[in-house]
Amino acid sequence: MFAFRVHQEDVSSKARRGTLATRHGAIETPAFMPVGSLGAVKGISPAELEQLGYGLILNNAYHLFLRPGHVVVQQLGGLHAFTGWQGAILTDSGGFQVFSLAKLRRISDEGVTFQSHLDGSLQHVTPERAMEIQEALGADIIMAFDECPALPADRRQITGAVARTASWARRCLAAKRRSDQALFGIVQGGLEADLRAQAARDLVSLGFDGYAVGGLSVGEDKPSMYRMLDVTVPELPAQKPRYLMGVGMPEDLVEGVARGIDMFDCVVPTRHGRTGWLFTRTGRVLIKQAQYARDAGAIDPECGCPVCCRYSRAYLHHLYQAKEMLGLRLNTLHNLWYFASLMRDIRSSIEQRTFAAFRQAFYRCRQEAES
Ligand SMILES: CNc1nc2cc3c(=O)[nH]c(N)nc3c(CCc3ccccc3)c2[nH]1
Repeated sequence: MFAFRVHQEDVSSKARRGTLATRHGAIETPAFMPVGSLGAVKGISPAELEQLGYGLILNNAYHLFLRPGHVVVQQLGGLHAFTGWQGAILTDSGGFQVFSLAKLRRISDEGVTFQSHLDGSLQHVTPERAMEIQEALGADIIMAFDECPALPADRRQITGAVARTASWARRCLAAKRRSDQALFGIVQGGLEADLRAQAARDLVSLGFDGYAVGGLSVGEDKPSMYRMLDVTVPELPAQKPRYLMGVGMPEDLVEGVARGIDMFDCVVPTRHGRTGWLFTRTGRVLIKQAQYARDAGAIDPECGCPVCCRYSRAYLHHLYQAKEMLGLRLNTLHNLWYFASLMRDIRSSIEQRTFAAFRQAFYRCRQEAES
């Protein structure tokens, strides 16, 4: 079963508190979802993700289709049995990855033909096949097969992508067989406000379990991204979840929540962790810098995470320099904790009607640190 309930709406913004009920547990929103494209959140085990408080993670149909194959996963009992993660899973349809990862690709109204980035084999994915793949993988929430145009794109290209995405969304709905998976539509439209509003209305008229704002966080400037949220969210039904794909940095989560977004995914906490960038309440720490070599302090003295309670910046600096894999794991754990606690703070500020004050304080302690 799948359900979404809005408990509370903020008075000073479009922020809202909700609960997403899935077959694999309930997730409090606004929520951040760690990305585990290839079936694992890099370097972090399901047990650690549970300890961090995450209840919903992302896998990627494109990657898992290419390897080990959706039929293999299905024969091994589906993603939950295969990966050992017993919380909720959302799989992306792969539309985005085909455009960002695959070599040689041809797109037509029928679907996409591309060469696997793994072995160069020719693959052909249609909306119907994208549904078949995601149904075999067995996630709790699956995404419609869409066309996410790379930016910058001219209005003609955006118009084409919107039309194809709408036609493919209809075909996904028609091809859906399982009744125990939620299907989200994806709004495209680039940075064309009128095309986005119309795309949202067209999707809503088809009727989905939730709606994703796609086609963003692909290189556009932040004000443009926020403006597209301002024109898209009002067209989406208040009682259905809204998912902003591929976003983002901590400030983007705060701004997205303020504009009515319930769900976020981004590789930032995990990828930044692996490149030595650590998040703190006053900004980011680049742990490989020499200034941390003798710093006995925690990454963030105000952070309560298992890493900050036990290890110094000097030790994490050493692990990074020594290319010890423990360093990548500890950096990732800390960042995932930071993102989880940011969302916990956001949720409780909405409950206490103090989200506006939280938003100001969030920026103030970053500004003070920079001054
Ligand atoms: C980083 N920025 C970013 N913008 C995106 C836009 C779209 C979009 O318009 N359509 C689809 N289908 N996906 C998108 C994604 C991928 C998100 C993802 C990655 C990995 C696993 C699960 C989910 C995006 N990611």
